[in-house]
Amino acid sequence: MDMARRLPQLVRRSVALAWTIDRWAALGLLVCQAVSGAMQALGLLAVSRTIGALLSSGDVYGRLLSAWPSLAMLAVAAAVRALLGIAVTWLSSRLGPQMSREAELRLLQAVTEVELSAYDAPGFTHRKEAADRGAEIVQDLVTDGQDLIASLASLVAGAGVLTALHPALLPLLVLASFPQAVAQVSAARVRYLARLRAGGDHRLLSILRWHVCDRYTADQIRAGTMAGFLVTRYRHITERINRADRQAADTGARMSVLGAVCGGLASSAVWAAVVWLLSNGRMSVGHAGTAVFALQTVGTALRGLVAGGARIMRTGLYMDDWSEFLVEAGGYRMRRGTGNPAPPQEIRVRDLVFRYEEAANDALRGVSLTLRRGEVVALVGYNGSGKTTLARLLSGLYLPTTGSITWDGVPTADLDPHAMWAQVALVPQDYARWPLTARENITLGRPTEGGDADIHAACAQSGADEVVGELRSGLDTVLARDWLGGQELSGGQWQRIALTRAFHRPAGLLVLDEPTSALDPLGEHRIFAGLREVAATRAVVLITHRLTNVAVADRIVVLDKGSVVQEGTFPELVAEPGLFRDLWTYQHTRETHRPGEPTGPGEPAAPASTAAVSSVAAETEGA
Ligand SMILES: Nc1ncnc2c1ncn2[C@@H]1O[C@H](COP(=O)(O)OP(=O)(O)OP(=O)(O)O)[C@@H](O)[C@H]1O
Repeated sequence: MDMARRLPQLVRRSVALAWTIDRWAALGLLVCQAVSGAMQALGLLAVSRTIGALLSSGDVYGRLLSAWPSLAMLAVAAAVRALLGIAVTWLSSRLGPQMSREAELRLLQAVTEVELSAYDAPGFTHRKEAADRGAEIVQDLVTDGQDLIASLASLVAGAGVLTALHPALLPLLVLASFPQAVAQVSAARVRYLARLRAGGDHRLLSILRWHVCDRYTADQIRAGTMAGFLVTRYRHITERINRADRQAADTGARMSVLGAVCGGLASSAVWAAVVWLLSNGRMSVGHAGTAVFALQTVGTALRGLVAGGARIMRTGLYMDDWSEFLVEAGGYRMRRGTGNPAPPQEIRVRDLVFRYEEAANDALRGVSLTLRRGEVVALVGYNGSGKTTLARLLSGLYLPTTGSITWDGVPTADLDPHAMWAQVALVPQDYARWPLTARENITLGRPTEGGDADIHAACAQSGADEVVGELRSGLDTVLARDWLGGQELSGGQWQRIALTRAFHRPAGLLVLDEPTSALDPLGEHRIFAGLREVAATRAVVLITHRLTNVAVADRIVVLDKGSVVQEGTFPELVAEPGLFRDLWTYQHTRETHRPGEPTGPGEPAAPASTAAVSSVAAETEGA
């Protein structure tokens, strides 16, 4: 029932997709199949006439002469069908891959248009991966659909001819085919359900394969001696799938045998009917001969229809992953305003509460603060206190759950997101290492009017000038080892490139999330020494755990468990008791302690003597 209900919908869907891509090819395929079916009917009629003429009375030459026109018709029908078969293969192989590429493009488009929060929805990424496989397999719909339509055309042709030969033959054949058809549908259903149940396992396998083969996990798999563990896990899942597949194959085979036995018995009845019609003169020998061919044609077409239906159902299962994901992505589509912001003079946060999708607690609660152009604001706090989340909200990557964030008085939800992000330069903790040229890695596809001169200026600010200077083909070098002529960078060199991206972008808000975590002390010093200059035309948000560096900020906002617990300048915060002074004292003591002194957690930390704190504050201010 499921198959019968979904088949027309699947065929319609694949024809619709094919139609939007290449309507002539789609039309050509449908016409070819229809004409091929007509040729098959014509061929069967020609067979009937040929047999009739050959078995008639008269000399051999006379009989051959009278059989000649129908023989010619048979040959023409066969030749046209052969040519149509070639045309179908040609059109399918043109259309199929295009359909997959189109499906992939629609997927990419849908994914780039969803809110970032969609990725936090449980299973979103897995469903996206399944949709990806669905898009790849969409091309099979063309061949599966063609097989189905070809079988249908043969069935109609054979059935038409049989009815013309004798009205009783078709109902008899339908009765004879029924057990086989039921057996095949049941077997296909068993395999289909097994496949459906194993869907999760198949996805798991593909994720595991990706992680095991990826070069960025290759070192950890080796150093962590994980290969055996991962391969064993993979083998366990494969065994589970194999077990289910074997079971389905065995059950399917049992059903097919049962169907074949019943079908064989029923077919004997059809043949007996043909013999009976022949013996009492109700059917000519020529018609009986044609009936043999027509019965074979219809039988093969019925089997083809069921097998093709089962295949298209399986392909449809994958295609469902694709189309369901597109619907899901549509639900997460960004629906924001159309405001086109200038570089913001002031970003205001009021009573901000934010909770990630499906999270049990708020990541931010009751946060209020103001950022101004030309100002560096540092966010400080323990791991998980909400710094990155707040930075993402300030950049408009997320929208507040309650409360508001405004850019020069306009809520971020009312701004056009793409126009807004053109005003954001972001250096996240995990920056992308695009397998593109150094130039493209810096401009991100948005070169400025100054061209390479602007790139070199940004490189000088970030310290990437040394990195680019050592590249084989300068800015034209592809930053990926596996690519021809590519060159791989170290972690710190990549971070300099990520910083260059942000400095190069003419954006009004600069967000630096742990921007120097991989830099050497000299590189780090260079960034912070130049930060004031960078901030002259921007609002800068700086997140770092290295508290010596936050002295550069105009204001420091201290977060704890998603709330702002302190706000002030560096000297103010080191002078007043609170989380910042505790963190500072602990870090500073660790950095300046002599070996052997107790400093770790659980060991008595040095007391925060006001004198020590103020001396360090003065020292840092001086620096
Ligand atoms: N995508 C997410 N889905 C659900 N919860 C998240 C997500 N990202 C972060 N969180 C949770 O939100 C809280 C704040 O995380 P956030 O990354 O903002 O902290 P952070 O202060 O930047 O931490 P760190 O110093 O480690 O970078 C944490 O409790 C974290 O578990």
